[in-house]
Amino acid sequence: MSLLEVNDLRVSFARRNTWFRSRAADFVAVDGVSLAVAPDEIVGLVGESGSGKTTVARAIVGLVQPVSGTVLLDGVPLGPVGRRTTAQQRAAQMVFQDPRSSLSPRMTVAAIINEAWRTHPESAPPGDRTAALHRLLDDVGLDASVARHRAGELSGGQCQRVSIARALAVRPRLLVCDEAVSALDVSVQAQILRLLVDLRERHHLAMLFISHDLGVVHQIADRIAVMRRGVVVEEGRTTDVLGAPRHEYTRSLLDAALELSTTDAQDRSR
Ligand SMILES: Nc1ncnc2c1ncn2[C@@H]1O[C@H](COP(=O)(O)OP(=O)(O)OP(=O)(O)O)[C@@H](O)[C@H]1O
Repeated sequence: MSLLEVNDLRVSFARRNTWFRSRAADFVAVDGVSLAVAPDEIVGLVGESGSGKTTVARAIVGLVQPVSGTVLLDGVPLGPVGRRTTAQQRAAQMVFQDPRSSLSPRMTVAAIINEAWRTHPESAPPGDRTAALHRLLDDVGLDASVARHRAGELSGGQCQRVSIARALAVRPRLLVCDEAVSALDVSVQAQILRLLVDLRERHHLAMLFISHDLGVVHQIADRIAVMRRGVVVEEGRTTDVLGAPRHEYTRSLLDAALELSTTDAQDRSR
Protein backbone atom coordinates (compact mmCIF):
# COMPACT_ATOMS: atom_id res chain seq x y z
CA MET A 1 0.00 0.00 0.00
CA SER A 2 1.12 3.58 -0.63
CA LEU A 3 2.16 5.73 2.29
CA LEU A 4 0.90 8.88 0.54
CA GLU A 5 -1.92 8.87 -1.93
CA VAL A 6 -3.15 12.03 -3.63
CA ASN A 7 -6.34 11.59 -5.63
CA ASP A 8 -7.68 14.03 -8.18
CA LEU A 9 -6.47 17.07 -6.25
CA ARG A 10 -7.77 20.41 -7.40
CA VAL A 11 -6.66 23.74 -5.94
CA SER A 12 -7.75 27.15 -7.14
CA PHE A 13 -7.08 30.71 -6.05
CA ALA A 14 -9.46 33.64 -6.13
CA ARG A 15 -8.61 36.32 -8.65
CA ARG A 16 -9.85 39.86 -8.68
CA ASN A 17 -10.60 41.84 -11.78
CA THR A 18 -8.74 45.04 -10.90
CA TRP A 19 -10.38 47.08 -13.69
CA PHE A 20 -13.92 46.47 -12.55
CA ARG A 21 -13.03 45.72 -8.90
CA SER A 22 -15.04 42.55 -9.20
CA ARG A 23 -14.19 38.93 -8.68
CA ALA A 24 -12.85 37.17 -11.79
CA ALA A 25 -13.01 33.43 -12.43
CA ASP A 26 -10.80 31.49 -10.01
CA PHE A 27 -7.35 30.50 -11.22
CA VAL A 28 -6.91 26.73 -11.18
CA ALA A 29 -3.32 26.06 -10.06
CA VAL A 30 -3.70 22.28 -9.62
CA ASP A 31 -6.15 20.56 -11.86
CA GLY A 32 -6.81 16.95 -10.93
CA VAL A 33 -3.40 15.72 -9.74
CA SER A 34 -3.07 12.13 -8.55
CA LEU A 35 0.15 10.63 -7.29
CA ALA A 36 1.38 8.07 -4.80
CA VAL A 37 4.50 7.58 -2.70
CA ALA A 38 5.31 4.17 -1.24
CA PRO A 39 6.98 3.78 2.18
CA ASP A 40 10.77 4.31 1.78
CA GLU A 41 10.25 5.73 -1.72
CA ILE A 42 11.50 9.05 -3.08
CA VAL A 43 9.25 10.51 -5.75
CA GLY A 44 10.42 13.55 -7.69
CA LEU A 45 7.88 16.16 -8.74
CA VAL A 46 9.29 18.24 -11.59
CA GLY A 47 8.03 20.96 -13.90
CA GLU A 48 8.82 24.53 -14.77
CA SER A 49 8.07 27.48 -12.53
CA GLY A 50 4.34 28.02 -12.02
CA SER A 51 3.34 24.47 -12.95
CA GLY A 52 1.75 23.93 -9.51
CA LYS A 53 4.37 21.82 -7.66
CA THR A 54 4.47 23.96 -4.50
CA THR A 55 0.69 24.15 -4.39
CA VAL A 56 0.52 20.33 -4.43
CA ALA A 57 3.06 20.25 -1.58
CA ARG A 58 1.15 22.84 0.43
CA ALA A 59 -2.10 20.93 0.00
CA ILE A 60 -0.43 17.71 1.20
CA VAL A 61 0.91 19.26 4.41
CA GLY A 62 -2.30 21.19 5.05
CA LEU A 63 -1.17 24.72 4.24
CA VAL A 64 -3.73 25.22 1.49
CA GLN A 65 -7.27 23.89 1.24
CA PRO A 66 -8.03 22.03 -1.99
CA VAL A 67 -11.32 22.61 -3.77
CA SER A 68 -11.67 18.86 -4.23
CA GLY A 69 -9.70 15.65 -4.12
CA THR A 70 -8.27 13.65 -1.25
CA VAL A 71 -4.92 13.21 0.44
CA LEU A 72 -4.47 9.91 2.27
CA LEU A 73 -1.66 8.90 4.57
CA ASP A 74 -1.45 5.20 5.31
CA GLY A 75 -4.87 4.89 3.70
CA VAL A 76 -6.46 7.41 6.09
CA PRO A 77 -7.87 10.62 4.53
CA LEU A 78 -6.28 13.74 6.03
CA GLY A 79 -8.74 16.27 7.39
CA PRO A 80 -9.28 19.76 5.98
CA VAL A 81 -6.82 22.56 6.71
CA GLY A 82 -6.96 23.55 10.38
CA ARG A 83 -8.75 20.36 11.39
CA ARG A 84 -6.01 17.79 11.06
CA THR A 85 -5.11 15.77 14.10
CA THR A 86 -1.69 16.48 15.61
CA ALA A 87 -0.58 13.01 14.54
CA GLN A 88 -1.55 13.89 10.96
CA GLN A 89 0.27 17.22 11.17
CA ARG A 90 3.42 15.51 12.40
CA ALA A 91 3.34 12.73 9.83
CA ALA A 92 4.05 14.94 6.81
CA GLN A 93 6.75 17.57 7.32
CA MET A 94 7.93 20.11 4.80
CA VAL A 95 11.50 21.24 4.10
CA PHE A 96 11.57 24.58 2.29
CA GLN A 97 13.80 26.07 -0.38
CA ASP A 98 15.51 28.86 1.47
CA PRO A 99 16.68 27.59 4.86
CA ARG A 100 17.78 31.08 5.89
CA SER A 101 14.29 32.48 5.63
CA SER A 102 12.51 29.40 6.98
CA LEU A 103 14.52 29.52 10.24
CA SER A 104 14.35 32.40 12.65
CA PRO A 105 17.88 33.89 12.46
CA ARG A 106 18.00 34.95 16.12
CA MET A 107 16.94 31.59 17.53
CA THR A 108 19.58 29.11 18.58
CA VAL A 109 19.51 25.69 16.97
CA ALA A 110 18.61 24.17 20.37
CA ALA A 111 15.62 26.54 20.68
CA ILE A 112 14.46 25.70 17.14
CA ILE A 113 14.41 21.98 17.88
CA ASN A 114 12.88 22.47 21.34
CA GLU A 115 10.11 24.52 19.77
CA ALA A 116 9.28 21.59 17.46
CA TRP A 117 9.09 19.33 20.53
CA ARG A 118 6.93 21.91 22.33
CA THR A 119 4.52 22.07 19.37
CA HIS A 120 4.31 18.28 19.26
CA PRO A 121 4.99 17.13 22.84
CA GLU A 122 4.05 13.55 21.97
CA SER A 123 7.17 13.39 19.79
CA ALA A 124 9.48 14.91 22.43
CA PRO A 125 12.10 12.51 23.76
CA PRO A 126 11.59 11.20 27.28
CA GLY A 127 14.41 12.00 29.67
CA ASP A 128 17.46 14.02 28.77
CA ARG A 129 16.59 16.36 25.92
CA THR A 130 20.18 17.55 25.48
CA ALA A 131 21.36 14.06 24.64
CA ALA A 132 18.41 13.64 22.23
CA LEU A 133 19.21 17.00 20.63
CA HIS A 134 22.83 15.98 20.09
CA ARG A 135 21.73 12.65 18.57
CA LEU A 136 19.41 14.52 16.23
CA LEU A 137 22.19 16.89 15.14
CA ASP A 138 24.52 13.95 14.64
CA ASP A 139 21.83 12.33 12.50
CA VAL A 140 21.95 15.26 10.07
CA GLY A 141 25.74 15.51 10.13
CA LEU A 142 26.09 18.46 12.50
CA ASP A 143 28.41 18.73 15.48
CA ALA A 144 26.77 19.02 18.91
CA SER A 145 28.38 22.47 19.34
CA VAL A 146 26.05 23.81 16.60
CA ALA A 147 23.18 23.61 19.15
CA ARG A 148 24.41 26.83 20.79
CA HIS A 149 24.62 28.81 17.55
CA ARG A 150 21.94 31.12 16.25
CA ALA A 151 20.54 30.12 12.86
CA GLY A 152 21.72 33.44 11.41
CA GLU A 153 25.36 32.46 12.10
CA LEU A 154 25.22 29.24 10.08
CA SER A 155 26.06 28.55 6.43
CA GLY A 156 23.28 27.74 3.94
CA GLY A 157 24.13 24.03 4.06
CA GLN A 158 24.18 23.97 7.87
CA CYS A 159 20.84 25.83 7.95
CA GLN A 160 19.30 23.24 5.63
CA ARG A 161 20.59 20.45 7.89
CA VAL A 162 18.93 22.22 10.84
CA SER A 163 15.65 22.49 8.86
CA ILE A 164 15.86 18.76 8.18
CA ALA A 165 16.61 18.09 11.87
CA ARG A 166 13.58 20.19 12.87
CA ALA A 167 11.41 18.11 10.52
CA LEU A 168 12.89 14.85 11.86
CA ALA A 169 12.41 15.96 15.48
CA VAL A 170 8.68 15.24 15.27
CA ARG A 171 9.27 11.78 13.75
CA PRO A 172 7.44 12.18 10.43
CA ARG A 173 6.65 9.40 7.96
CA LEU A 174 6.96 11.67 4.91
CA LEU A 175 9.24 14.58 4.06
CA VAL A 176 7.96 17.01 1.45
CA CYS A 177 11.08 18.75 0.19
CA ASP A 178 10.22 21.83 -1.87
CA GLU A 179 13.28 22.91 -3.87
CA ALA A 180 15.24 21.93 -0.76
CA VAL A 181 18.66 22.16 -2.43
CA SER A 182 17.98 24.84 -5.06
CA ALA A 183 19.44 27.68 -3.00
CA LEU A 184 22.69 25.81 -2.28
CA ASP A 185 26.05 25.55 -4.09
CA VAL A 186 26.48 22.45 -6.22
CA SER A 187 28.89 20.76 -3.77
CA VAL A 188 26.61 21.47 -0.79
CA GLN A 189 23.64 20.28 -2.86
CA ALA A 190 25.36 16.92 -3.32
CA GLN A 191 25.98 16.61 0.45
CA ILE A 192 22.34 17.36 1.31
CA LEU A 193 21.11 14.91 -1.35
CA ARG A 194 23.36 12.21 0.15
CA LEU A 195 22.00 13.05 3.60
CA LEU A 196 18.39 12.70 2.42
CA VAL A 197 19.10 9.32 0.81
CA ASP A 198 20.81 8.22 4.03
CA LEU A 199 17.91 9.37 6.19
CA ARG A 200 15.44 7.53 3.99
CA GLU A 201 17.31 4.33 4.77
CA ARG A 202 17.94 4.94 8.44
CA HIS A 203 14.46 6.25 9.29
CA HIS A 204 12.36 4.50 6.63
CA LEU A 205 11.21 7.89 5.43
CA ALA A 206 9.29 8.47 2.24
CA MET A 207 9.85 11.71 0.33
CA LEU A 208 8.15 13.86 -2.22
CA PHE A 209 11.07 15.76 -3.69
CA ILE A 210 10.07 18.85 -5.63
CA SER A 211 12.53 20.47 -7.99
CA HIS A 212 12.72 22.27 -11.30
CA ASP A 213 16.22 20.76 -11.72
CA LEU A 214 16.08 17.45 -13.57
CA GLY A 215 19.76 16.76 -12.80
CA VAL A 216 19.07 16.90 -9.06
CA VAL A 217 15.92 14.79 -9.29
CA HIS A 218 17.80 12.24 -11.38
CA GLN A 219 20.25 11.79 -8.49
CA ILE A 220 17.68 11.14 -5.81
CA ALA A 221 14.27 10.01 -7.08
CA ASP A 222 13.07 6.44 -7.64
CA ARG A 223 10.11 7.70 -9.61
CA ILE A 224 9.23 11.00 -11.24
CA ALA A 225 5.98 12.82 -11.93
CA VAL A 226 6.15 15.68 -14.44
CA MET A 227 3.77 18.61 -13.96
CA ARG A 228 2.70 21.15 -16.50
CA ARG A 229 0.06 23.83 -15.96
CA GLY A 230 -1.48 22.12 -12.96
CA VAL A 231 -1.57 18.64 -14.49
CA VAL A 232 0.72 15.59 -14.23
CA VAL A 233 1.57 14.85 -17.86
CA GLU A 234 3.90 11.91 -17.33
CA GLU A 235 5.07 9.68 -14.54
CA GLY A 236 7.14 6.56 -14.13
CA ARG A 237 10.47 5.22 -12.97
CA THR A 238 13.20 7.86 -13.09
CA THR A 239 15.31 5.89 -15.55
CA ASP A 240 12.31 5.44 -17.87
CA VAL A 241 11.02 9.02 -17.71
CA LEU A 242 14.45 10.60 -18.16
CA GLY A 243 15.85 7.88 -20.43
CA ALA A 244 12.89 7.60 -22.78
CA PRO A 245 10.39 10.41 -22.12
CA ARG A 246 6.97 9.81 -23.67
CA HIS A 247 5.55 13.30 -23.35
CA GLU A 248 6.75 16.15 -25.53
CA TYR A 249 6.86 18.49 -22.50
CA THR A 250 9.23 16.12 -20.65
CA ARG A 251 11.43 16.01 -23.74
CA SER A 252 11.52 19.82 -23.87
CA LEU A 253 12.47 19.97 -20.15
CA LEU A 254 15.27 17.48 -20.82
CA ASP A 255 16.51 19.41 -23.86
CA ALA A 256 16.54 22.64 -21.83
CA ALA A 257 18.46 20.93 -18.99
CA LEU A 258 20.98 19.49 -21.47
CA GLU A 259 21.50 22.90 -23.09
CA LEU A 260 22.06 24.48 -19.68
CA SER A 261 24.63 21.88 -18.62
CA THR A 262 26.48 22.21 -21.97
CA THR A 263 26.63 26.00 -21.55
CA ASP A 264 27.85 25.56 -17.95
CA ALA A 265 30.57 23.15 -19.09
CA GLN A 266 31.65 25.58 -21.83
CA ASP A 267 31.75 28.47 -19.34
CA ARG A 268 33.88 26.41 -16.95
CA SER A 269 36.37 25.47 -19.69
CA ARG A 270 36.91 29.13 -20.67
N1 LIG B 1 -1.62 31.99 -2.75
C1 LIG B 1 -1.76 32.13 -4.08
N2 LIG B 1 -2.63 33.02 -4.60
C2 LIG B 1 -2.79 33.17 -5.94
N3 LIG B 1 -2.10 32.44 -6.87
C3 LIG B 1 -1.22 31.54 -6.40
C4 LIG B 1 -0.99 31.34 -5.00
N4 LIG B 1 -0.04 30.36 -4.85
C5 LIG B 1 0.29 29.99 -6.12
N5 LIG B 1 -0.39 30.69 -7.03
C6 LIG B 1 -0.30 30.54 -8.49
O1 LIG B 1 -0.47 29.16 -8.79
C7 LIG B 1 0.41 28.78 -9.84
C8 LIG B 1 1.25 27.60 -9.39
O2 LIG B 1 2.18 28.07 -8.40
P1 LIG B 1 3.20 27.10 -7.66
O3 LIG B 1 4.01 27.94 -6.73
O4 LIG B 1 2.45 25.96 -7.11
O5 LIG B 1 4.09 26.59 -8.88
P2 LIG B 1 5.52 25.91 -8.86
O6 LIG B 1 5.51 24.89 -9.93
O7 LIG B 1 5.85 25.46 -7.49
O8 LIG B 1 6.46 27.10 -9.27
P3 LIG B 1 7.78 27.67 -8.54
O9 LIG B 1 8.80 26.61 -8.70
O10 LIG B 1 8.07 28.94 -9.27
O11 LIG B 1 7.36 27.90 -7.10
C9 LIG B 1 1.23 30.00 -10.22
O12 LIG B 1 0.63 30.61 -11.34
C10 LIG B 1 1.11 30.89 -9.00
O13 LIG B 1 1.18 32.25 -9.36
